[in-house]
Amino acid sequence: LTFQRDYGPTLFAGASNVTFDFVVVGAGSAGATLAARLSEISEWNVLLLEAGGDPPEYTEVPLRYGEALTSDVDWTFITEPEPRLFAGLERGRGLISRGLMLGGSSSMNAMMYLRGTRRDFDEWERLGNAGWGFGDVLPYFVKSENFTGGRRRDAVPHGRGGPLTVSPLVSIDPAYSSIADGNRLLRLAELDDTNRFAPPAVGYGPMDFTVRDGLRCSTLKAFLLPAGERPNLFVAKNARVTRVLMQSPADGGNGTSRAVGVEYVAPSGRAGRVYVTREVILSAGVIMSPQILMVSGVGPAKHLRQHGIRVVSDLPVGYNYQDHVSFAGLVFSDRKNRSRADVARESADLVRATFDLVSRGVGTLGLTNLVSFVDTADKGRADVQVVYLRFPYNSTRNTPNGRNKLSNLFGYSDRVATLFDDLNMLSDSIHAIPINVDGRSTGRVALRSADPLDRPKIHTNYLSHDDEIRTLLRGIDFVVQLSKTKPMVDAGLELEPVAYPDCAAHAWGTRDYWLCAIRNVATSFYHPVGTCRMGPTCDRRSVVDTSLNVIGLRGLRVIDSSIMPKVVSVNTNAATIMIAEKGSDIIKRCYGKLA
Ligand SMILES: Cc1cc2nc3c(=O)[nH]c(=O)nc-3n(C[C@H](O)[C@H](O)[C@H](O)COP(=O)(O)OP(=O)(O)OC[C@H]3O[C@@H](n4cnc5c(N)ncnc54)[C@H](O)[C@@H]3O)c2cc1C
Repeated sequence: LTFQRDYGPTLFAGASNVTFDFVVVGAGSAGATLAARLSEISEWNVLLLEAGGDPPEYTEVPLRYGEALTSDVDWTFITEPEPRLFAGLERGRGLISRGLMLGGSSSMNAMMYLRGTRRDFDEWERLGNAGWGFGDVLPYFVKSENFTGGRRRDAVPHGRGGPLTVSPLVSIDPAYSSIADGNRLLRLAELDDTNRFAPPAVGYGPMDFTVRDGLRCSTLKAFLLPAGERPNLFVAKNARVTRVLMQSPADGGNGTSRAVGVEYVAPSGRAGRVYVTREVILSAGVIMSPQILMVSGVGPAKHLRQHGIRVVSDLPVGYNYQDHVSFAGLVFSDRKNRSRADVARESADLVRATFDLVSRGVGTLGLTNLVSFVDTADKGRADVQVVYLRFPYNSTRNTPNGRNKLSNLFGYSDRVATLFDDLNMLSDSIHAIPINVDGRSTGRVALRSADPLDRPKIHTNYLSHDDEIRTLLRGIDFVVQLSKTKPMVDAGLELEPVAYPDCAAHAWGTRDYWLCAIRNVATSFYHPVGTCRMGPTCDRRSVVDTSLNVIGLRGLRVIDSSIMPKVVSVNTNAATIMIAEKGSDIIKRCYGKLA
């Protein structure tokens, strides 16, 4: 997976002061999509600057998706400590993984393809974002997609022939039917298509994945590589943008400042500049887009002044950080109902069969591929998503960095990870992970210093409302109820009474125990968004307007997951790609290039 025409060496060799029509910063889910779409206009020269390089080969294999986390292709952001959270995580802080490579987080994510519900986007519209309601955005999901599955009972419009391949995966996990049957007994409907939106998707079913011929279909593969030969698309790897270059208004007074280019650092540490005739577009993701804005003088005036940064525009950059909080501490195993010899043999057989599928080009994540959307409080919509993740017997320590897989995935401290290793030494572990997809806490990304190479501070503020904790508790209760259903009991799958060291004062399974366990390991489910919030210009919470222009400036937009005014109630990759698809059309229309 190599992007052949790396413009980086030419740029770094001193071709300074070169000018492009557009510079896109960050080649992630949004940036790779956007740059490819903009370069469809042959008279536009588009430069895409990416801080990382090509993704390692193993990231192609869906089954190995967890390996990139905390590796050198992960930014591995660490949150600030928070009093009510993260007690069982490494150094008492949360882990926020983000891809540092072409394709960005789409090159390391779990590939689940879920778009969001009608309600999600109609809520964006209700918040003042005309043109972003469900009916407006649906065509962009369809435009991207090449769905390889067959016709389904649930009438969801799927795209055929778009660049992004979406495939149903084969699951050979023997727990699939027990969990599915258990869900049914808990009165959840079977969803033929988990992207169903009317009536809202409450139920359980198999997910679709951004997988092509058994391999990952990142935005690098879907959008950038096919555009790679275009003479007007320039992609520079290993170029880290440090700030946006601003030109003050000609009269030096009250006019509007304009973005005229960006400054970057090459791997040698040498700084360079490139300029634009039209626009700079930040697609550096939820943590770095706000950081680049702030070090460039666009952000909360008081905060910028505290760091000695000249204020170009006073905007609430970095606020409105939202995420989905998950609890990955519920583990099923059937060890009590099988001999150790059977455990080892059957687990090895399953792993072999899974790899066999992979080698035949049939993608599988090695997890059950099943998802539940549960309405735990009769809200008429799902407030909890549950995913089910299998770790085969004696595999949790089998990682390139030697750390436990849950430490790499969720930032667990060694003290906590050991509990799961010990269980996994006895049999396969199936983690049932409830995720609160109806949260309302907002956190903040703030500057640590004015140095653009410094890591920003992430204050997650997760679960700051008691009702969010209650939602997670109801999600945990759903899994507990699932464990009591006949199919799970018949399959011998029992919940393991994991004894968190900090929670010894509470009996396992009591409400106080779960509250303590949440405090230990509840953390991000990889969906932070919202730090450059889109909204009407009259709304003081907005950073970009509905055309994704940074408010009050010229020549500068943000187009990535950070613009979401409210996090969608599902995984965020598809919605981010939609934002880039729609964003590119907005730009083309703005310059009269949309047919
Ligand atoms: C481990 C993991 C699992 C996930 N699983 C799923 C899933 O199964 N399904 C799903 O829908 N979503 C999933 N997500 C979430 C989804 O992938 C993200 O929401 C989405 O990729 C965000 O896209 P983005 O374009 O905003 O940012 P990113 O894709 O993160 O792209 C930002 C890009 O900008 C680059 N960049 C940053 N700063 C600079 C700079 N200063 N200069 C140059 N380049 C820079 C980065 O290196 C990166 O390439 C997962 C995410 C992770 C991390």
